[in-house]
Amino acid sequence: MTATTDPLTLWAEARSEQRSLRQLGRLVRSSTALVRSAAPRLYVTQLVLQVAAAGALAGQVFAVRSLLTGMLAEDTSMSRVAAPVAALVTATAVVAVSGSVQGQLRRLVGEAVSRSMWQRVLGVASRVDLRTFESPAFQDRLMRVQASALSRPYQVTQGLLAAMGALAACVVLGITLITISPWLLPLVAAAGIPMTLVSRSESRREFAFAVRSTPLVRLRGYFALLLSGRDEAKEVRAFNLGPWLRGRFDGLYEDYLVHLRRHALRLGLLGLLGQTTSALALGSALIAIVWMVDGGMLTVAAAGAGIVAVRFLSTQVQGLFGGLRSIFESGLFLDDLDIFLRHAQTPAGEEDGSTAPVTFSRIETSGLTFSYPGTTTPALAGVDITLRAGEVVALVGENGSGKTTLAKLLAGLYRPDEGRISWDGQDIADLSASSLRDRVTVLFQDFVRYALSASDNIRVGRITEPLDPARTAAAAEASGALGFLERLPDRMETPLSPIFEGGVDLSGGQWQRVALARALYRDAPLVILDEPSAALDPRAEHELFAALRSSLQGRTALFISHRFSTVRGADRIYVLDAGRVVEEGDHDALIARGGRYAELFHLQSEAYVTGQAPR
Ligand SMILES: Nc1ncnc2c1ncn2[C@@H]1O[C@H](COP(=O)(O)OP(=O)(O)OP(=O)(O)O)[C@@H](O)[C@H]1O
Repeated sequence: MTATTDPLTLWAEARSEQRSLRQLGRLVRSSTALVRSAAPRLYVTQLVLQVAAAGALAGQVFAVRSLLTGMLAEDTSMSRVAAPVAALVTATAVVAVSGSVQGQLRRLVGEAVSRSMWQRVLGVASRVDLRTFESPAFQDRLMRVQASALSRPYQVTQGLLAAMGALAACVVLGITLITISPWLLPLVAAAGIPMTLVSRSESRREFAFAVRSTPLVRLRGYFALLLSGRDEAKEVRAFNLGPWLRGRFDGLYEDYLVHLRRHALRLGLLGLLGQTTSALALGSALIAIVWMVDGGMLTVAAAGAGIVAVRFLSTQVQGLFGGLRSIFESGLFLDDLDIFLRHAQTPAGEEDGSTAPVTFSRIETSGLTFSYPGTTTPALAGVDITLRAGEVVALVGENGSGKTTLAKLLAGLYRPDEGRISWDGQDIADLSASSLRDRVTVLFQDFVRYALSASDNIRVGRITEPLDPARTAAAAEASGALGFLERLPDRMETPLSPIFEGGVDLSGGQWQRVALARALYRDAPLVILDEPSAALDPRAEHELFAALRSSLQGRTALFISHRFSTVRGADRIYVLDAGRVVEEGDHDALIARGGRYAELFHLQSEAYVTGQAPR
């Protein structure tokens, strides 16, 4: 397995090495705060039940002593033993009932804690900037957080509540034991020491294993997605990829299992060591009791009660260490979660900077340079373009020339490495990211097809505003989607996915019109359309561009297209090549220039006119 080397992981690992009982104290405090804030009432009820159960355990020990005293007395009678028997039955019932109620409560508290954690993690995952989001280190941590850290709060809760209950019982039973004989308590406490040491070692190993196996598990998850995803199903069958993908999946699973077996064996041996030593210590305590009875230091009744107390106490000590172990082990994962949550806060805050102007008269980029994380060749290398208010500007260029990247930077989704984008002279780096995005609408090539109603699919363009059916219909009308949406079984309220009852799927071109309606619904001064007509038929495409200016209603549009028939109507065209602008001008000027644009235009028109594919 390859170890993850991102600095935050290394930091977490280094910290895990330094962990000590003092840090366990910190973990217990933070876990308590976590549980108390997520479910305050349930937490208090749980505490009350735990105290009652601890008292009942002590009651059982005293009842056993009274019972034995009564039974061993020379004048044994039913009246002497009736009260202890009744007390024993009552105490046993209290312990049992409290245990089962606590079990249900723990479940509820655990879910409440998990929910609050999910809310925080999903908040970060949907807010973090794209550059961070796309990095492998972030994806690894996100995967780990989803796979482990999100179930860990539940485990912490269970561990904390179990430890608290066991601690209460230990204190009460410890006092009870001291009243029987002061020597018994240290013997029983010693039985817990090997378990503590083993627990620490186990939890460290568990965490290190999770860190090392994340990249493998993530890759395996990806193959599972390819094999089971709806979007992938067609191609997987058409190319008969199933056996090969399953082979890759199985191979990765096998690798993981090999490591898991080794890991489990080590943990098993460690557990065996801890349990054996604890059992030996406990055995010594029992031998000591027998020895004390023999020496006349203990009565037989007290010894009997002592044995019951030692038995109870050993169970509770194990429960206490088991609970602490859960907290300790999960604590490492919670630290991971903590780093994840902080990791996401490192980029400049969404709201930092001044508010973007409501509109603009000129947007300019100068020397815009950008490389994606982990790449060496810049996707943009010194791009200068200008967009004036009300213009329709086109970006053309071969695949990979940087058109979409430029669109993403203009939309404020990435910050440039060098150069600037200015709105009427003001650098957008000084504007708050959220307010800038509010002024821009983007229709991506790979827009999202929400499995929601048609009307929701459009209104997500500006979800912060209340639903306005007239506005939804107007946007659908402008994009040419209204006609077919109105004919759906439940019109605009029809779910656009067959995975839901009454839902339907749309054709590629129909989906594109819905996505265009979403972009127009947003009503932002800058509209960016990345290949808005790629899936449209020629008539629809012609209609779209013929109506584009009126649909835009004075807004500025930047569109990307490989179809020169649509590009020629733009006020200005920029030709990109390897991340640079190599030509600019309107269609006539670029044709007259006889450069790259003219070459690409002629190649395409030749293919249409002669019916032959360009050579
Ligand atoms: N998320 C990403 N991470 C890393 N590299 C990327 C990413 N997106 C794009 N690239 C790279 O950046 C370069 C420019 O890509 P971009 O998508 O901007 O091209 P494009 O001109 O829009 O291409 P197309 O016409 O194929 O849509 C390409 O070399 C591509 O491999």
